[in-house]
Amino acid sequence: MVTAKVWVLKKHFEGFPKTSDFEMKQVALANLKDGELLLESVFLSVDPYMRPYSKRDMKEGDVMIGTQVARVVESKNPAFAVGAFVVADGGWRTHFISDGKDLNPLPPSWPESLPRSLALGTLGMPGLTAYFGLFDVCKMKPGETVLVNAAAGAVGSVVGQLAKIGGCKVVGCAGSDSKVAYLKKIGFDEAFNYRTVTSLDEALRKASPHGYDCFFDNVGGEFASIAINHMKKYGRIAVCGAISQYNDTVPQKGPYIQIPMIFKELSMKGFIVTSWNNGREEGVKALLKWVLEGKLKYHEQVTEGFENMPAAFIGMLKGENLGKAIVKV
Ligand SMILES: NC(=O)C1=CN([C@@H]2O[C@H](COP(=O)(O)OP(=O)(O)OC[C@H]3O[C@@H](n4cnc5c(N)ncnc54)[C@H](OP(=O)(O)O)[C@@H]3O)[C@@H](O)[C@H]2O)C=CC1
Ligand SMILES: CCCCCC(=O)/C=C/[C@H]1[C@H](O)CC(=O)[C@@H]1CCCCCCC(=O)O
Repeated sequence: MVTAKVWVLKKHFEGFPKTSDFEMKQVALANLKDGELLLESVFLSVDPYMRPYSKRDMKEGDVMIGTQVARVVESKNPAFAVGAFVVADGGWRTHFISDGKDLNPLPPSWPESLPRSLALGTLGMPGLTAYFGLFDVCKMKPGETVLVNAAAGAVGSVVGQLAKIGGCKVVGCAGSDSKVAYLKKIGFDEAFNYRTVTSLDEALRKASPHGYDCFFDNVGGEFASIAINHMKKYGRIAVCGAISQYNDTVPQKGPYIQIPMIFKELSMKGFIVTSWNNGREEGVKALLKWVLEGKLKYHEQVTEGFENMPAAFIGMLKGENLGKAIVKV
């Protein structure tokens, strides 16, 4: 019999999550029935959505939601061979039983040069968010200027590089000087540290005096309120995330956006990447090609040890990650 370790939400987060809000438990798994398979997590993802979705969808005592790259260790399902790797929504668990539904197999031809954890980052949900958000939501065109915040993270770092691949000027901001240096290294035309600039307004103007055609917003809040005034006429804003608001106990108030929206005839669209599930294969194929060509660089912040899941999650929310935050079991 296999005993799984799982992390549960012990106490709903109040403000910023704390390690004491989580509890690790041991769960004995039953023997497999026909059609089932036993999966062992190899890499787990910690993502910003876990903060707002925990409030919306979870109750205390539930296993934390999340995705992993897992290996099939036992199978009574002919569609999944022992040793195969899948992306699963198994939650924060070392082992779990699946009926084979809703698993995304990694292709057996996964390039040996690439870590399988990329299926949780640049070649997974965050990479696809950048791809569809930029091409479909922002409708980015060559020669335009693109702004992205949380630019050194999983989604933002792909957004900036895809904008360069697409022939745009790209401006990014991030929360440390070393992240800014990384953005320059991977091809951003302009980058600044939003925590240390004396004025966000001036930093945005200096980086692109004529404004921005596309704004890929991962952060929301004050940054978005200022950035909207720097949009060009007919600019497009992809509202991808609002991480600056996820830990608020009291909702932030305006400034309000109607006046610049009207004067500049802006388009602003919120989106959830799962709406493009039908395009997943096409998106991953394009991203993989650019990675293999060396046009799309990746960095992963790997935390070792399943016991460190809460620390990795909290660290990511604090901005300790460069690129995709991953936990290696
Ligand atoms: N709509 C969709 O379908 C999806 C939306 N998202 C959203 O995209 C955004 C980025 O996600 P992801 O790339 O996975 O995460 P990241 O890898 O970018 O990690 C989160 C980063 O957010 C930054 N951050 C944290 N707090 C603040 C703050 N108060 N102000 C500004 N920046 C902050 C930190 O970087 P720094 O050091 O720069 O502050 C941190 O590293 C999130 O808002 C997420 O919810 C993600 C996937 C799908
Ligand atoms: C105001 C909240 C904004 C959150 C934006 C965000 O980060 C969305 C992420 C989703 C992404 O588009 C696709 C996903 O897989 C993320 C959501 C996953 C939710 C899983 C919930 C599963 C469960 O409740 O068991």
